[in-house]
Amino acid sequence: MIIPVTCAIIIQDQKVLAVRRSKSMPLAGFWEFPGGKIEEGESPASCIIREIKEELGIEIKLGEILPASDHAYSQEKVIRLIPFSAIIHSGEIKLYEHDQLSWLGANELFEVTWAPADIPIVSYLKEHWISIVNGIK
Ligand SMILES: Nc1nc2c([nH]c(=O)n2[C@@H]2O[C@H](COP(=O)(O)OP(=O)(O)OP(=O)(O)O)[C@@H](O)[C@H]2O)c(=O)[nH]1
Repeated sequence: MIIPVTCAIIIQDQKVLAVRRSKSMPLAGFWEFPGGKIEEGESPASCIIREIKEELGIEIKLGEILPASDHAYSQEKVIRLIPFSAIIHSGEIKLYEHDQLSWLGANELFEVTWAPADIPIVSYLKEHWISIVNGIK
């Protein structure tokens, strides 16, 4: 069974937000885009808005949905990571679950150790950087 997970590529001042998974989370120490599992009956868009509120305490405005990344962490754990571009609509970021954050520019994207499922998304982001970053206002 594939576990659908949404994540937000939050853009501000030509940089994107990466957050590090804390010790209490599986995959501790890996960097990711904030987000989480889609709940039963929830749409991907409602999921990402809810997760960002829970994890970062902010409201976001969604841009486009980007190509999903399927990754098998094990036979039982296969995730489908569905990214949305987004900007901050209101609020100030607080880390309720993660232990570090970093704003990364186009040439800094691979300076952190991404969770394996994120790597195709980060590569896509780098390749389409200008249109994604400027495509959201
Ligand atoms: N949110 C998020 N999860 C990711 C990313 N990359 C990645 O492999 N994952 C994996 O996708 C799963 C999402 O779980 P989560 O722990 O963030 O979601 P959640 O808050 O809904 O989980 P929970 O309520 O079961 O604790 C985890 O196994 C996590 O390691 C990413 O960029 N963002």
